Amino acid sequence: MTDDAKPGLSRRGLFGLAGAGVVGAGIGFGVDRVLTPEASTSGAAGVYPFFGENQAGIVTPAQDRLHFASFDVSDISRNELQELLEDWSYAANRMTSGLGAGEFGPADGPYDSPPDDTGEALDLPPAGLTITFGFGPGLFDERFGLGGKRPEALIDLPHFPGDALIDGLVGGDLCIQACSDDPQIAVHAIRNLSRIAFGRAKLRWSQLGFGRTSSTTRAQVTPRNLFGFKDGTANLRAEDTNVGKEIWAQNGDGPAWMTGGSYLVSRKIRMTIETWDRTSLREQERVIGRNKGEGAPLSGGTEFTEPDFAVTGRADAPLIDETAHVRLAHPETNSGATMLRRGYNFVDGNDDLGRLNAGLFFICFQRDPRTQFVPVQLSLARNDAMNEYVRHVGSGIFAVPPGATSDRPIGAGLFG
Ligand SMILES: C=CC1=C(C)c2cc3[nH]c(cc4nc(cc5[nH]c(cc1n2)c(C)c5CCC(=O)O)C(CCC(=O)O)=C4C)c(C)c3C=C
Ligand SMILES: [Fe+2]
Repeated sequence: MTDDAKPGLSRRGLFGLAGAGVVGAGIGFGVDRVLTPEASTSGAAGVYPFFGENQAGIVTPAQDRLHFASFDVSDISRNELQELLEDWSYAANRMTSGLGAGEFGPADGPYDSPPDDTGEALDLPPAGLTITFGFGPGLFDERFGLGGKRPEALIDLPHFPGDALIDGLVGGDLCIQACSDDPQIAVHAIRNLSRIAFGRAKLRWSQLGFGRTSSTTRAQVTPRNLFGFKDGTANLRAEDTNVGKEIWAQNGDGPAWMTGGSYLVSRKIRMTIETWDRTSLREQERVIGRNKGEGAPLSGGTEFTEPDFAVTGRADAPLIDETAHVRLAHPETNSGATMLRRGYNFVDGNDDLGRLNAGLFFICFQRDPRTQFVPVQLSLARNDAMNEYVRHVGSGIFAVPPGATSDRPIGAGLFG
């Protein structure tokens, strides 16, 4: 992060100025440095532009670290909510470009005021930082006059069999997903956005994640989750021809303000890894439906071979068990439903019995959770052999609006 403040430009109202042509085209927020053609299309030098048709942090390559935060909006007006989203967009655009969160750097600006940036990212590159904003169902209640703007796809998630949700880990009016290859950068982003929101929105719950459990481009090696299995082999990826149709809300899908957006579902899933670690390799592979070494389906082939659920072995038993995770999650079992998974491992310390509070912070993006996440999760919740080793303790659903531009902050379409 560099400290090249742009005195003279105030954070609030910049969008208006840019829209009116007062700030030069492409310079909104004073971050001309990143709005070069290379940086805005290629993610060169670890920069994924904040501005764009769709938000970054979805189909852009999954980074190694996550800080996810859910917020409750305080007792503020509709205008103040709009200003918060402007201020967040301004800061997010700067931080993803490698700049400080505010006009002034952490070590300059008015000496008698708190600095505009907290400072821990000074001298660090953005390391692929993406900041992705989402709106929870609560934002569309009576407080801000947004009831008529709620997309039908932004459902209240149903109760799934076996759910053990903890109140404090569920829901939220707003969410921010910050991903980077440097944990300090992801934390810096959430910390500064929370600071900026002071008095307007308050953290409800948050989650740190390490070790991506998905690949979102073919160039990435498939990582492993805390069960030790490759995770993300059959994920939707940027190169897939159908990816856009599966994850972006299309014209006519719902309210126009969501076109080019997506729906994020998060599930905090505890994994009882101590029990798993005492389980035979045969049982572990039966539960997943793939082998542990290569990640190949138990029906045969190599990692990227499509599973064949019809193949049987001894005593005519299917090689991929009827209750195996990959069978129950596969599009073939779910009327073709797919999703883009973008989750992370977590370890939140340990309990009194000396067991790690470990698991997978599952995140997925899709065009419509009613036909994608929900039926797949229902099928898993009912029959997945993995249920013996996992427990869903947190949950969230958020409408992720299309990307911001230099004259339209995130969610601008909501207030039109
Ligand atoms: C509702 C969606 C899903 C939840 C929740 C979920 C939890 C979960 N998954 C693993 C480990 C693996 N999942 C794998 C594949 C896979 N999982 C889902 C969906 C959910 N998983 C899908 C759609 C798929 C792809 C199915 C397919 O098309 O074949 C795999 C296999 C490798 C891979 O393809 O990624 C593993 C391993 C854990 C540990 C977990 C909760 C803790
Ligand atoms: Fe899975």
